[in-house]
Amino acid sequence: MGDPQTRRVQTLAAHLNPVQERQENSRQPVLLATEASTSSSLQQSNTASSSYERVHGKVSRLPAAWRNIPVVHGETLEDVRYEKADEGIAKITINRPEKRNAFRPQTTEEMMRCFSDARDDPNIGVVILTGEGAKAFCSGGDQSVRGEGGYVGPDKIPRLNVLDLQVQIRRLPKPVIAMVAGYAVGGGQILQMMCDITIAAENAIFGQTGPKVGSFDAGYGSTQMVRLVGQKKAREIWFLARLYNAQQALDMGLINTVVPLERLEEETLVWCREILRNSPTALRVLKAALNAAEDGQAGIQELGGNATLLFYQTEEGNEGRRAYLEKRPPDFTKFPRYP
Ligand SMILES: CC(C)(COP(=O)(O)OP(=O)(O)OC[C@H]1O[C@@H](n2cnc3c(N)ncnc32)[C@H](O)[C@@H]1OP(=O)(O)O)[C@@H](O)C(=O)NCCC(=O)NCCSC(=O)CCC(=O)c1ccccc1C(=O)O
Repeated sequence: MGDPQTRRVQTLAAHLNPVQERQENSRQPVLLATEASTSSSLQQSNTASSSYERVHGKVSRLPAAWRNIPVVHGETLEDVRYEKADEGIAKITINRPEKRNAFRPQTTEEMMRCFSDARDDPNIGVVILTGEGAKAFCSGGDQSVRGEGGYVGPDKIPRLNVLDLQVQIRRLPKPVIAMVAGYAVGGGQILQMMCDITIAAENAIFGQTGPKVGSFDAGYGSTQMVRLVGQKKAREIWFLARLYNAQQALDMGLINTVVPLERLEEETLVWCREILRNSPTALRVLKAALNAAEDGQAGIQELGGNATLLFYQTEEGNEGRRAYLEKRPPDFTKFPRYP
């Protein structure tokens, strides 16, 4: 470590070093000069580099090195493609383009398996949810398998299991980004809202079709929408069932940004990589806190779970456990009572 003076000099030197000199030792991808020239538009500015950029390097715009994961929890995926990049990103793609990526119970079940895997994988820090092709993110429930009481698979049991998927995305302790090209309508638009962030291509179209096909979502599909766009707009979206282009969706607060279709994944990866640089615990607790403000007891439970997780990592928490196992009274006197 060295004395404080040496450490200060080292810190200053790190700030002053040109970015390239630090690339070899960094796990984070760094923007190359040639890439920088293509990143002019959109939200990442190319102005003079900040001290943060000098220390951390610019965020890479290179494509991700995706690894396909065809089998999850022992079962082969059919309706969904699941990929991971070693830099810490998982991508879940609804793969039914011939149906505009409408989901049937099997699709939803496969998505839940992938989200569960991404949650448990300590190397994954952010998850992308998207649809195959440029025509649709997801067109909602597959109306051709809708029966009485829900959507029906080979087991003939009618299900609305997309509601479980919504909760899973909401509670996933890692950011989930919807990457939307084409239609995000019906239950697909609700999935988009459940994600923490939505990045839309210029061709994206959003809206509710439920009332037109005899369906509605009176859960998150209504409550989350009203929180995002306000009462008047939410009523307009549901009562008229119109469709809205990407710019309109941005203006009303349904999504975070609009990018050219050909740059959709590139831009989404930049957002992922920026997120990956940040403290996973900070992100985890922030997501729980942002949920808690809306989710009542369930939200407090999620936030409270994070408090316990952190407490279990402290000396004070472990003193209680150790004392129990050693069959002695715990000594909590050594721990401060902060004001
Ligand atoms: C999405 C469209 C606007 C796209 O239009 P276009 O590009 O012209 O393509 P099409 O030619 O219409 O479609 C191509 C092909 O795909 C089939 N298809 C598309 N969407 C669906 C679908 N949702 N179900 C079944 N099949 C679909 C279409 O029939 C064509 O097939 P061909 O064989 O070639 O004819 C347009 O396609 C469209 O409007 N689609 C319907 C959108 C819709 O109404 N979705 C259902 C809304 S209701 C819902 O999602 C509820 C879901 C749910 O489970 C739920 C229930 C209760 C509470 C909550 C939820 C929830 O949150 O989801």
